[in-house]
Amino acid sequence: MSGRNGNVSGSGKTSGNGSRNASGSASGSAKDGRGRLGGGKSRGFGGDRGNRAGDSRGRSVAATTMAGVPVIVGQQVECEIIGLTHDGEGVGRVDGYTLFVRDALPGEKVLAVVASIGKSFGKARMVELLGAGSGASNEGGIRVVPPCPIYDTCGGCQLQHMSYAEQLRWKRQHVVDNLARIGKLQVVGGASVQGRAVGDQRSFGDRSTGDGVQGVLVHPTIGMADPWRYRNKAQVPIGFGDGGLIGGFYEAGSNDIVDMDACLIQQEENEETVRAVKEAARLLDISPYNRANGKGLLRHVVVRHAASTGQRMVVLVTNGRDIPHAQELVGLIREKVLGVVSVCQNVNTAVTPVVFGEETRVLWGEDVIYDEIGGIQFAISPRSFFQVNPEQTERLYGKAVEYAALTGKETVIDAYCGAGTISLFLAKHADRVYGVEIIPEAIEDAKRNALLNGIRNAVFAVGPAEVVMPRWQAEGIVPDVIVVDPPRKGCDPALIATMLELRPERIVYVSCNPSTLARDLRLLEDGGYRTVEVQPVDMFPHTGHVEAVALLVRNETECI
Ligand SMILES: C[S@@+](CC[C@H](N)C(=O)[O-])C[C@H]1O[C@@H](n2cnc3c(N)ncnc32)[C@H](O)[C@@H]1O
Repeated sequence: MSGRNGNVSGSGKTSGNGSRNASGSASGSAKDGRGRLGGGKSRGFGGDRGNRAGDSRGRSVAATTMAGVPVIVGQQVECEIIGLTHDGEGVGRVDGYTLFVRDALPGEKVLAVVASIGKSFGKARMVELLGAGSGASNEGGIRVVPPCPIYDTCGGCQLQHMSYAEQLRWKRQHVVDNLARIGKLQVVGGASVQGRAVGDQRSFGDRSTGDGVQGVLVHPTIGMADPWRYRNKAQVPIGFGDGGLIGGFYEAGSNDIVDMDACLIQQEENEETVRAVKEAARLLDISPYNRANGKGLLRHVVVRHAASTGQRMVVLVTNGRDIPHAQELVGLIREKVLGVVSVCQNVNTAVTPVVFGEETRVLWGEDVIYDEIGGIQFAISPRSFFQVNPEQTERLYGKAVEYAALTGKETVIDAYCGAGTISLFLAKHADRVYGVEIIPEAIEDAKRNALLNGIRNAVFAVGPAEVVMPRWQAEGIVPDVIVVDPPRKGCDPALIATMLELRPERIVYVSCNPSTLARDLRLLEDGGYRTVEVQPVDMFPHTGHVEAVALLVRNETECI
């Protein structure tokens, strides 16, 4: 096979359950749109952690067989791919057993080698594409050649081998499936909505299911016209390689660092900055951090680029306070990095995968850089949470403001407000906005950003939203609209309970995890709210991350 479905030239193809290879490596070598797939360490086949047994010396080893499981580790199997997991793995079935097949896409028939097995599912790696299959979603040719040369090893992207139009369609479907399965919500349109052209933003008009039942309208995902080079922040682990200091990315499923100078989802300015910092560190013999023994100095290079102002920030995360030749290092960075206005150091001496330590100081220049989204300026400090895709952030926040339907008279609560980004968008259209966030530094940024923009009707409080909101309730604050933008685990149950007591007219729910969104929508529906519509927005093209914003109204409220 060739073309968009890949240049498959598999050797050693074994049909059915023929070849067994206990090491779990593919015996065939196959190429598809994303490069060689046979053998080697590729894209982290971490396996099902439940599937470990002890060997004769009590060491933990992965089981290769399991009672009741119809496949064994190393076995090659043919399977049809019927879906995609949130990690971008194809979902296949063999004799009723579920296999998550890395690199396989819905609608395809593949030959896969089983990498690990567990009681309820196993993991496998595609070694050969056998056919495009009969899946409807494959009609447009969903497999494409990933443009990134390191896609095979890098753990950063999961969907580059899928056409962008199909990624958008899949992200919407992922939302729909979660709303139906976990949220027990009726989605309007069903198959006919799926069949629409991806990116089609027409209104669906009729929101009933045809039998008079009101359903949730899930729009097509809002994608990017050019879904590359969008990230405004790079966080690069530094380590030791063949030639000395290297910095790039962690190989999928491992802690090994692969040196990298180009990443197609990063803004080019970030690539240049990282390259310049690595070169300067090599020149001055700054030691790279060794994760195995905790020695060495430079752990991470974190860089930001504010596209609206051209300003750049460099943060050197170090294993200790003293940086040898610190002034020369700063001098080289200033000389080589156009637009750099801030060089900071963050000290992290802990043995931890967490990037930042507690102490941050300015080595040269400003303590923040400035960016602008939707006409609002933001000061961004080294550790601020700031959305990484500015173009899509404006669309996401714009949708949140649209759903809030503000007239200028409303009281709004923005829970999980971070550095006050959504709050400040809302404040322009509301009487008063109350933002709450658990990280004190983020609230300092929020206050600073309000001042910077002359916004005086936004009030910010530090603390868990589930504790602060009841306090506000006791103080007599009555919100007309509540906006929530929680982390992946979703809203705290106590916060949902307070929202139901406060009974705002509208709730706008911004979510980065469709399954917790669906869970929380169910709780809100049971508490007297109706989910009117959901808009997925592609904040992270080529990755499995799915972002969406939902509008709920109090049951007695007229639908917009
Ligand atoms: C997805 S971010 C949203 C930030 C902000 N809305 C934005 O768009 O930049 C979630 C935020 O919730 C904060 N957070 C996590 N748990 C919290 C809690 N229990 N109460 C308040 N904020 C919390 C995190 O620190 C983070 O800033």
